[in-house]
Amino acid sequence: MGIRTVVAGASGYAGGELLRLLAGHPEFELIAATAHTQAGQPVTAVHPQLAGLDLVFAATEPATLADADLVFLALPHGQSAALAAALPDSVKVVDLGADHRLRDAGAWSRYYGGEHAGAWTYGLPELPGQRAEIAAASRVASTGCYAVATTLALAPLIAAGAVRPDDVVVVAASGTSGAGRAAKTHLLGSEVMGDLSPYKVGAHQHVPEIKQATGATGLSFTPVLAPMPRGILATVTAVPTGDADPRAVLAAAYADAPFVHVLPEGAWPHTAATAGSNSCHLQATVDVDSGRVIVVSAIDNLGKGAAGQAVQNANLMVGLPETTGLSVFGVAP
Ligand SMILES: NC(=O)C1=CN([C@@H]2O[C@H](COP(=O)(O)OP(=O)(O)OC[C@H]3O[C@@H](n4cnc5c(N)ncnc54)[C@H](OP(=O)(O)O)[C@@H]3O)[C@@H](O)[C@H]2O)C=CC1
Ligand SMILES: CC(=O)N[C@@H](CCC(=O)OP(=O)(O)O)C(=O)O
Repeated sequence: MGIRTVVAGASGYAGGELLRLLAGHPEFELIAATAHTQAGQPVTAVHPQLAGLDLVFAATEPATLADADLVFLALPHGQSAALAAALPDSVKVVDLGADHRLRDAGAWSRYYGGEHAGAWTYGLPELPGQRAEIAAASRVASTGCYAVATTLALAPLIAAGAVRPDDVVVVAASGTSGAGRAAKTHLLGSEVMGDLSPYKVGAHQHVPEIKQATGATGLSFTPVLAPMPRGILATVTAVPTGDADPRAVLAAAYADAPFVHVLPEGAWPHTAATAGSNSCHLQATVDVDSGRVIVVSAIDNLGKGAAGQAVQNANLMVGLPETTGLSVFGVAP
């Protein structure tokens, strides 16, 4: 018998992608999928792409989750903490939401509001030392979608002292699934198609998460909603401290990371090439005019930005190779 696994919030976009990945996972055995308003509906009524998965959404209650070996929480921010607290320590939990990502309670209150539930092990295996921490943890907070794209581009450069941490500028475009299935008005095709729109300008909730994960001390972050279903393209610029080659720094940092690819010189990341994969594509150069370091990072927000990352973390938590059941290759076009 496999590792008994439950997905809570399985009727959402991240939850649906989790179900797809788990259906192809050799060790995780899906025993239940829960929902809120969709409880009682067949999974395929919400996720037609999963035709053949014969399961009905259960209600999201501790009793449904407590029987599992492994639980993924893909719930709205603020909904995970109470549910997780009701589960025995023997159940391993990966939270895709933000409830347990931040160590700084003040930053939590400023960006999310409400009471801070406390920090769990941060679920980004590619950060130095983090694989071992995740492998030893029974509770892991998976990363935010923009946060992972930005952190993978920036953290090694700050760690190596190659760029100043106090002057980082990020502009990042996201596909509409990043807003979740519930964000209907955001997703109206007639308004999103043919449009690029910035939002949460100067006040995005991933800023404290990126600072915590990278060591950046000054960060300007501007998200842009893009007319595509999936993908994040983050452009990160920073001031170099010397003449280190930023591409070489990134290539060295990720030499043993199966999901992070520093592209050949001259090739630039684009979102479609990562769709359906758990990969992050990176490229870096130095701007000939301003002298700033530029790093471009692409992910699938539902892959490395959400469900794929969560499965990668769960693999480590149960002692499997981190790549189990995950694809490094995208599905483009
Ligand atoms: N979309 C993305 O790219 C990413 C998402 N995440 C995180 O994953 C989590 C889920 O996001 P996403 O899938 O996009 O969101 P969706 O809005 O698509 O799905 C939300 C899920 O939570 C359920 N739900 C809604 N309200 C409640 C509630 N009060 N109590 C219990 N369950 C509830 C919904 O059930 P029902 O539909 O039945 O009402 C649905 O299953 C969020 O924390 C998000 O930040 C993380 C990284 C990236
Ligand atoms: C396009 C869009 O609206 N994206 C959302 C994604 C962030 C999110 O809530 O998810 P995580 O924090 O769990 O990654 C946003 O910018 O708020």
